[in-house]
Order: sequence, then C-alpha cells, then structure tokens
Amino acid sequence: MPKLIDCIDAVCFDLDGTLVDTAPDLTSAANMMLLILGGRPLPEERVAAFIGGGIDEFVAKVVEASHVKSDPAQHAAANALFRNLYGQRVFQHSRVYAGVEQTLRALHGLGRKLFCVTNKESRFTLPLLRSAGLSGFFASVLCADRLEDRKPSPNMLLAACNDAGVSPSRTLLVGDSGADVGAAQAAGCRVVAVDYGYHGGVPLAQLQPDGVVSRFQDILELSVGAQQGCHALRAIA
Ligand SMILES: O=C(O)COP(=O)(O)O
Ligand SMILES: [Mg+2]
Repeated sequence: MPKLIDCIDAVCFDLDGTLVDTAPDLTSAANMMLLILGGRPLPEERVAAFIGGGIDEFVAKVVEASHVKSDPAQHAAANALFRNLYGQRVFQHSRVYAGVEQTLRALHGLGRKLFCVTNKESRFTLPLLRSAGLSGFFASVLCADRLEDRKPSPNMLLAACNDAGVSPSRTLLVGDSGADVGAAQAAGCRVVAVDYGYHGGVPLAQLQPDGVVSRFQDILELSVGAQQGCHALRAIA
C-alpha cells in the first residue's frame, strides 16, 4: 500500500496544538489579563479549548468564560493587554511535542518542502519558532496577520503551495483543529489531524480528514489505501 507521504511534495504544519503545546503560556497570559481586569482565573484545560481561531477569538472566549463584563472599548483594551502579556512569555512553559523534531528532520531528508501555516500572528510565531529551535525546518512561515487569511480560509495554504511550486493535491496539512481540516479541504490539499491538540471538542474524524494520528511521528506511516493510490487525490475546490 502506498504511503501518504510518498504521494506528496510539500507538508504544511499548523503550530499551536500540532508542533508546540502553547497552552501553558497562553493560559498564563490569559490569567494575568483576567487578574488585571478583575475576572476569575481559568484552568489550562478550559483555556486550551479556546485556542485555534487566532488571538481576537481567543481573548473573546476567555473574557466570556470568566464572566468579565466588557463593552467594545474594553474588548479592544483586553486584546491589546493580552498581546502585550503574551509577547512577554511565548516560550516560557510551552513545549515542542514528542516526535516533532525527528519527524521534521526525516521529512526534510526525504526532500519534502516544509511550511508552517498558523492562525497565530507573526509577532508571536517567529520568536516562538526560534525559541523552540524549529525555525530552520521551514521554507517559509505563513501567519494570519490579516483577518481574511485565518484558517479555515485556504489563503495561506494556497500561498504555501505557490511558494513551493507544488499543486495543492500534492500538499499535506497536518493540524489539530476543525479550522485546519476546513482550510485544507477548501484548498484541495490532503489533511491529517492530530488528536492530542486543541480541537475544542469538535470530533475531528467526523470532518473526514485523510487520517487522524495520536503521535506526531505517525504521519510518516499513514498509507492511502490499495485501490485509492496517489492518483485519487481531491481536486481544488
Ligand atoms: O493562534 C491560534 O489560535 C492558533 O494557531 P494555530 O493555527 O497554529 O493552531
Ligand atoms: Mg492549532
């Protein structure tokens, strides 16, 4: 049976919940913000479920969960405060997941072009990847600095395919959320979901990714099925 990895030329990786467990630092910044705003702190498991749709969405969910009263002006202030606090601690307690470095090295050795495609803004993503020792693996890093690029928009994935000069149908996205699966499906890319990240309770298998893995390194072992083969890839939506 052909391996999925033999059917693709480029691999795009989501960051939060896929490459790095960023929940500890996001929770620390969120709880510092809540303390300043007079809200109740939240446990990390609760905060982790809010990660995936970018910082504005994250802050709105944190504020709502903590029952802090906020009008639009306070909301803008909370967003600015959170960004300031998170910028001071992007890789203090966050950790690269097991198997990530070895697998990225193996994919690099196989000649695959690697990209990071994240809903995180570049001002946090680039220092985080540097501190985590992962920057050197990626041909480029695409960040959702513009609202319209946020996954599930296919924009960043299509830009990565364009950069790599490969067709979306020969590009794989590895991600942890419904937004990742949606972006890949809209771009016509293959998608594998990791189930250890932050999917906010969304049952990823129901979104019909090409595979679901519980360990990062298992993306190297997935097969595409005997009759299906590499040629049965989806067309661009
Ligand atoms: O910033 C977020 O909420 C999530 O970023 P991700 O796309 O790397 O998971
Ligand atoms: Mg993610």
